[in-house]
Amino acid sequence: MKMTRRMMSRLGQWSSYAFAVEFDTKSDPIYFSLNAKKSKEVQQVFKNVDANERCYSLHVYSDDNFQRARFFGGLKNKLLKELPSECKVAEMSAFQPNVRDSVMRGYFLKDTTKSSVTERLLGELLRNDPVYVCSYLCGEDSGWTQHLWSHTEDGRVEASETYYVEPAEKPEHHPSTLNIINSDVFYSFDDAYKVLKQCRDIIPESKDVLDLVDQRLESKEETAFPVIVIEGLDATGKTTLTESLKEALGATLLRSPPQCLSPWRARFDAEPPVIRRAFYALGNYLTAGQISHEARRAPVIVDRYWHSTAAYAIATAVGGKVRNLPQAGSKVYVWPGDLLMPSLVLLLQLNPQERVRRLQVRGQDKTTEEEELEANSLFRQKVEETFQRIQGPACITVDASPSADQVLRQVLLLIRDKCHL
Ligand SMILES: Nc1ncnc2c1ncn2[C@@H]1O[C@H](COP(=O)(O)OP(=O)(O)O)[C@@H](O)[C@H]1O
Ligand SMILES: Nc1ccn([C@H]2C[C@H](O)[C@@H](COP(=O)(O)OP(=O)(O)O)O2)c(=O)n1
Repeated sequence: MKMTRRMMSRLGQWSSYAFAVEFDTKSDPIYFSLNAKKSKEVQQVFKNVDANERCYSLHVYSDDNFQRARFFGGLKNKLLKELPSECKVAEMSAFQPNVRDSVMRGYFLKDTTKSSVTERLLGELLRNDPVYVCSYLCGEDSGWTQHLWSHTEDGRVEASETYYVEPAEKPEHHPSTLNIINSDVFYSFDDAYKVLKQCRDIIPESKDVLDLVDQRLESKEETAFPVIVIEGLDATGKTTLTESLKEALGATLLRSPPQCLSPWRARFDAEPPVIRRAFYALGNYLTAGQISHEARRAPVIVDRYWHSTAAYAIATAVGGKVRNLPQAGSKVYVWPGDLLMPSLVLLLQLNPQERVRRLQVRGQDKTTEEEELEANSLFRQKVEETFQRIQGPACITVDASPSADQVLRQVLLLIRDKCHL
């Protein structure tokens, strides 16, 4: 049997990995670990899986962040398209508990069919792609074993290692929080720039974005006039308020991502998180240059900035409930050292019902929007919580439910108080 050197080095550590299967996004994942020996007391790990169901897992292992992200992004679609429709696919991670960057994302498959399609597809993936494949069997004593697959030189697939599956403690850090830095959120210009540079061959639009970024205005730490950022979820009233503030303060209004990136936004929104988030991160540096330039002459109001970039990225990356977010004070919430800091950040907050009403007034379909709101209620809570955990410039929450005039008055008072305008 021939294995690549990379695989050998990984396999040596395989038993040190823990695993998390997300059968249901609203509850905690099922955590398990591996043991080379059978323990005396057998514990049933997959309570929701029938003993006669066939189960498999696959994990993407490439060390290249960018290659891993693109492959993982397409993998679910491939599985859903090519596996028998009865096959259930759940998100899964292999990780070293509480170790940064140790997560290998993947999927857990429950197959009630006895068709050979699943194993054939997994065999092909094992041969051609950077994935680990395992199958799972339930013994007569209800204990599960995991069988790690490998392929021989002549192309056959075999289960080469067997481990006993044991329930594991919930780790201190949810596995989805371990790879956030430089995969979901960037903390320097260079780290974000590197990602788009890597994409140039595959996403030609990256070159246009990098050209614009190369020509960005210089941003200075100190500004003559205050810089006020308005943040909040969609439809909380940012556009309405920022336009009124512009009038009331004789200010310049800017937004992030800046207008000049609009032609490429949809293109990057369709890419996996690492690329999409690098695009928005660079947008902030473009906006920073504009802020620095404009704040020499007048106060500057900014519609969304780094709080949005970080909060949406973290809320999307972190699975399940709000309590899975990295703890307050974690490094992931720290403002990038090389990004111009605003004088004040105001966060518009609105109850979900009023937000839906405003979305409807703006012309969004009621039923779709309500469904979306329900499905995304956890997501919204995580965005709002993350907004408030970000450290750096002062972030003050503003109740956005009164009339537009009242919100404006309240915000002007705050600005006068904090920025002495
Ligand atoms: N304070 C307010 N009271 C009632 N409706 C508002 C208020 N502020 C904004 N709106 C309305 O709510 C909708 C969303 O506001 P908008 O400013 O576009 O939000 P955002 O820019 O945050 O997405 C718009 O139709 C707007 O006219
Ligand atoms: N500075 C910014 C602005 C937006 N984003 C991202 C975060 C979300 O994925 C979307 C939110 O954009 P959305 O279209 O809802 O925003 P508007 O309603 O246009 O203000 O953009 C960002 O990452 N960084």
